[in-house]
Amino acid sequence: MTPDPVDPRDLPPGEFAEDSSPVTAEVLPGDGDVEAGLRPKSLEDFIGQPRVREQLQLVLTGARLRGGTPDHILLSGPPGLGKTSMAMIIATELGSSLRLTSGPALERAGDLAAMLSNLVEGDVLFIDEIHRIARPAEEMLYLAMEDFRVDVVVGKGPGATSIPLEVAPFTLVGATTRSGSLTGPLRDRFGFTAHMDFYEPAELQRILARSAGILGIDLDPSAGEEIARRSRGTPRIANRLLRRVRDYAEVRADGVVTREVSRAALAVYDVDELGLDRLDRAVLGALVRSFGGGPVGVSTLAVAVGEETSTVEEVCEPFLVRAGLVARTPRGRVATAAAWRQLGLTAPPEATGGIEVRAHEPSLFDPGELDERTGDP
Ligand SMILES: Nc1ncnc2c1ncn2[C@@H]1O[C@H](COP(=O)(O)OP(=O)(O)OP(=O)(O)O)[C@@H](O)[C@H]1O
Ligand SMILES: [Mg+2]
Repeated sequence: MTPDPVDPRDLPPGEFAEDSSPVTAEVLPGDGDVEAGLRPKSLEDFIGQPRVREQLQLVLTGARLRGGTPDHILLSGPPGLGKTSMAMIIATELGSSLRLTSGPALERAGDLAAMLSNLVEGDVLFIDEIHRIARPAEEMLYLAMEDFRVDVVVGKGPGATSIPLEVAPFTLVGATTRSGSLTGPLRDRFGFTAHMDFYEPAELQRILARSAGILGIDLDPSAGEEIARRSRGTPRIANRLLRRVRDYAEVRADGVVTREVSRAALAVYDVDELGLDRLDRAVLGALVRSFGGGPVGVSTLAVAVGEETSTVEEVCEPFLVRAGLVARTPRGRVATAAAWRQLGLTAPPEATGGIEVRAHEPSLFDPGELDERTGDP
């Protein structure tokens, strides 16, 4: 692959990239300077998600009018839809500073206590991947969210004492790709949950036009349309494809990104008409070819494609469901008739093609399924 010719230092700085906490680096893995430069910086600047924007505007303005801190906010949705960007915007809109950390970084309650005790009134504490927070830290968080205090246990055994510690009023912003696996008590302590959904092609096209402006790319509107359509409804993917198409335009053409150039480039990078990537196609292929269209449990499917169950569930599946290629049924995942067509096959009459499910072999069934379906932890 051609190296990205843009020098990240030429881009507007990611306002918060170097900001605040020592765990920042763990929060944004691989989030290059280029991506940081493309982040929208205000609610105004944020394209798409009109409902979430309107709701947030009300939450934030209401708090500002009362002169208090807004309720804790949970941002949920598949990867790359703008949760981190939105958390940063919330801090900016409130004129507060943002403290960044992530669920996996909060392994011990002490890690969280240190973070909380450093907060200044009005701060926004952003916990990415909040569903991966360790139990003891989570329990400490309950108290901090509700009463703005924590109990720090000092010592061990019978001599252990618990010292109450005040926490400055703050707003917690949590981000998660799977709100279903948040425990009930944690979920209940958020005053507002924003569900980020996949973007419409027209919205992605506007995002691409904005990114092209920032990166100095000559992007034809028809090319923007083409790239938007194949971006899996995801701004991060749209921006990534834009950079790859730009490489192609500069190496093999005159630098202008036209529709022809983007089609040729996307073919090189194996991005198909629907924008399915390799993993999406592998999952679909396994579902149809190895399991006769399903129903099959998601963990069985994950083993078949050699991926983590969580990746298949959080990264692949939401889009495949949204694209109408996969249906989630009580008995497992099922390929729709459109999925068979997408692979150039015809669904045999005994295949499900939708909601009707045939009897399945218990060995193919993932026992974790039922819990996941009912939403019970
Ligand atoms: N509404 C938007 N307008 C313009 N660009 C956007 C928008 N949403 C996201 N982006 C772009 O997509 C990239 C990814 O967004 P972000 O990191 O906020 O997603 P995320 O939901 O936090 O993803 P993850 O779950 O993987 O952490 C950003 O760097 C930004 O360039
Ligand atoms: Mg993020």
